[in-house]
Amino acid sequence: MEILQIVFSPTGGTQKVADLLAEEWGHTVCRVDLADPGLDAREAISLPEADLALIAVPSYAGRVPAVAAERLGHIRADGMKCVLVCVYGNRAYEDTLVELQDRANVCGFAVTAAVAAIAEHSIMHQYAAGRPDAEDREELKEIAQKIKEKLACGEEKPVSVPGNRPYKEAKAASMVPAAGEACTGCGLCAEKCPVRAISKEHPDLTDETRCISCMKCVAVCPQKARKADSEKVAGLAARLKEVCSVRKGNELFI
Ligand SMILES: Cc1cc2nc3c(=O)[nH]c(=O)nc-3n(C[C@H](O)[C@H](O)[C@H](O)COP(=O)(O)O)c2cc1C
Repeated sequence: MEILQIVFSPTGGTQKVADLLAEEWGHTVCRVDLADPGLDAREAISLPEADLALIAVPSYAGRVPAVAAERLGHIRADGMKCVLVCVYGNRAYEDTLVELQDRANVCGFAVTAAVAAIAEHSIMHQYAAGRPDAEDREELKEIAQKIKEKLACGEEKPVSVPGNRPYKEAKAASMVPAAGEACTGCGLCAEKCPVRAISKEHPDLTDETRCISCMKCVAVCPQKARKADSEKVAGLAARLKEVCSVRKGNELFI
């Protein structure tokens, strides 16, 4: 099968899950990077021919990240079959899948299946650390096979995913990373920021009203000079310890 990947993955966890699923189905022929700020200039994104689209986003406070939702809205799918994937950091994904399903329908995708999967928490790395791990890979393999079977038999049963409408209220970003002394001003963070929140000339300046706390700048910094306020992160981690510490599995909705 020829796969088209449409992914928002600032720190790579969502992409890992998308690749694990896609490699069970066939060959990825095209990638649409929803974290690319250049997409905002495009009024409509028409897709190349493929047998299946895989749309993967992380859960941010139980919702589709707003910028990913907006860029997804530029896509015209013309009835292409798709699998939805929501990746979360072992707390909860709440209304992410239901929102993603609604948005995919508006684009004109025909949703065949949906998956909720786990990857390391990109702010509190102690939660779901190292995931997807070997156990996840096995689960995702099985999930991919079941989806393949549904596609092969041409079954068009509608997919029901968990979540509420109206969706829970989106939260503003609260963990804005800052540049420390090791910053050399190379500007890679500014170049890669999905929402252009960092000044190119002065990468130590971040527009807090634009930042979505996605941690892309932290992940790409060659000097490891950027980080979110460690006290704030520790406080959040303490509040979420109970809910985040019990291992959650990967789920299929078909
Ligand atoms: C701003 C923000 C909000 C998040 N909210 C949630 C959440 O509500 N529930 C959860 O389990 N994980 C949450 N996470 C963790 C991410 O969903 C998870 O780490 C995901 O793998 C990140 O995707 P990426 O590695 O592709 O960037 C959040 C992460 C960020 C950066």
